[in-house]
Amino acid sequence: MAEILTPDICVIGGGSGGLTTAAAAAAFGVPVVLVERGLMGGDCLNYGCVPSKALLAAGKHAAAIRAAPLFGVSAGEPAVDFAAVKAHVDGVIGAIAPNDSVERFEGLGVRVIKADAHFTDPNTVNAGGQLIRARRFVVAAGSSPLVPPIDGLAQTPHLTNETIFSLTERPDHLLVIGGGPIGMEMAQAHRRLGAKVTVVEGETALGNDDPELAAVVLEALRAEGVVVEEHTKVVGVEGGGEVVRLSVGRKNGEKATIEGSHLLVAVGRAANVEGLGLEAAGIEHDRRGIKVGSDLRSSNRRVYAVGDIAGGPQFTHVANYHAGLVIRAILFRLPIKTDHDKIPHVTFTDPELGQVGLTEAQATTRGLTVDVLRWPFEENDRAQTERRTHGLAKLVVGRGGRLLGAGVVGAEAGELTNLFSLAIGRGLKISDLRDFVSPYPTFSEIGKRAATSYYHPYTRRPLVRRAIGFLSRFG
Ligand SMILES: Cc1cc2nc3c(=O)[nH]c(=O)nc-3n(C[C@H](O)[C@H](O)[C@H](O)COP(=O)(O)OP(=O)(O)OC[C@H]3O[C@@H](n4cnc5c(N)ncnc54)[C@H](O)[C@@H]3O)c2cc1C
Ligand SMILES: NC(=O)c1ccc[n+]([C@@H]2O[C@H](COP(=O)([O-])OP(=O)(O)OC[C@H]3O[C@@H](n4cnc5c(N)ncnc54)[C@H](O)[C@@H]3O)[C@@H](O)[C@H]2O)c1
Repeated sequence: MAEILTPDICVIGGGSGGLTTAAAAAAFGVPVVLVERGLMGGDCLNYGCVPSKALLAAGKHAAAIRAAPLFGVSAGEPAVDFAAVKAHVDGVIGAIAPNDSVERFEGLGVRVIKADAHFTDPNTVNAGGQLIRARRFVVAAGSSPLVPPIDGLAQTPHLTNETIFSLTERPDHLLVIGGGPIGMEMAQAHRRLGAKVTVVEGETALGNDDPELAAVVLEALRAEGVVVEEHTKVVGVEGGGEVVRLSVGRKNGEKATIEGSHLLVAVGRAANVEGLGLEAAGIEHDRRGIKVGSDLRSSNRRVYAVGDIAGGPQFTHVANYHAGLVIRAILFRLPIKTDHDKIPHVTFTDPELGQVGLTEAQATTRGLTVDVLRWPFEENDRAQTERRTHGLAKLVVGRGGRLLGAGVVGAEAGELTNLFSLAIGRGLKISDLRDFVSPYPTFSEIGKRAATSYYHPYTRRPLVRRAIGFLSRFG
């Protein structure tokens, strides 16, 4: 048995949360061991954010060629070589991979162990036979695609986010179970690359977003030919080879069969709690993940959890945010408290949909009195020049003009969400969004124009007009 390692920090999982924790600890010269059983970079780099955005980018090029005649440019129907598209996706992963590699992390001073890790007792982890007794542990073991107990699904060949990016041939007809962000992003990418696509969603598609904004995305996808069946539950799956068949039940009681060539299951995530030896370490958990407080500490006070396995919102930037907090707590003994209310999220369909802070419905549920401001993309000159005029920004404003929430659906909505995330994170007011100078013509002017509309009623007040008249007497 090798010597027991005794670093200050042992991190389990080399995805977004684990890598950020390890890199930050190493930057301060703290001894850290990182254990990863699969690919460095985790889901985001290998099976998640990066390949999905790369595939969407390929789809966007195909869509741009189709839309080119609007600009006086003709190119005909684009030819899509799916194997070349896959090579593009692999190339993008390959370009980013060195940042997350074992070599880079060892260069930073992190000891990387490629093995499956599990706790053997509250203070010890076994990583492929190597025992690690650290002062603190950070579990960043992520999540896996949830495969629901639908009749016949386990016996029927199907794709998940872990396999769909390996396809070298375009599916003729992709069936997608689940109209969440994975389902909708993959649906649009494949449709634009020439596949027929049917999404079957048990409730409402993009149901975690403001319905007014989600409706704009759904309308756009349907206009491109994606079939989205909402309020339709998949109750059975069968087939294999050339044909997959879904038995579905609609809200009105109707039953139907939907046929396609390939099936993607995208109905949420299961936390990777199995096999971690959490019981041996006294770490409470359930199917959503490791139970943590707002200080990200588990029931074993030596052990923190970050990212998807911490049971909260599942985004790369959340995993990074958690990592930053945990580093503050472990290295500097500072109190930490997660505030998930200020976390943005973006669905990268075209149009994109970004949200940060409270939606109108969430504000109402909390009993807040709010003003809702809207500004359409149609009224933005840059959107007109680019012919990307579908969408709107929607701001939720509380007492005293404080910005409580912002949603944007439209061109570059993800980029626009940054401005609102800064504003909400810093507790800015609507007057701050009105008073900065926004370069013309940019999409970001939409936020400023929405904010300015808050003051439109003031311009019509008789008192204000009388005051202007009075002041004009002074020359
Ligand atoms: C298709 C798709 C698209 C997405 N797009 C976006 C997006 O655009 N933007 C966004 O913010 N988020 C996106 N996400 C979500 C994002 O990928 C996750 O929230 C993020 O990867 C979570 O990071 P993590 O560190 O918690 O887990 P992961 O990245 O999953 O890393 C966990 C790592 O732990 C390792 N591990 C697990 N158990 C053990 C063990 N016992 N021993 C050793 N190693 C172990 C795993 O091998 C894995 O590498 C997407 C997800 C999917 C599936
Ligand atoms: N752009 C991004 O940031 C991005 C992109 C993709 C994924 N993600 C992350 O990954 C997580 C998982 O995404 P997801 O889309 O798999 O999950 P999700 O939970 O967001 O959506 C799953 C959908 O499947 C539906 N569903 C469940 N069972 C069903 C059934 N039997 N029949 C029909 N519909 C059913 C649900 O009603 C839900 O709308 C997201 O919550 C998000 O955190 C983020």
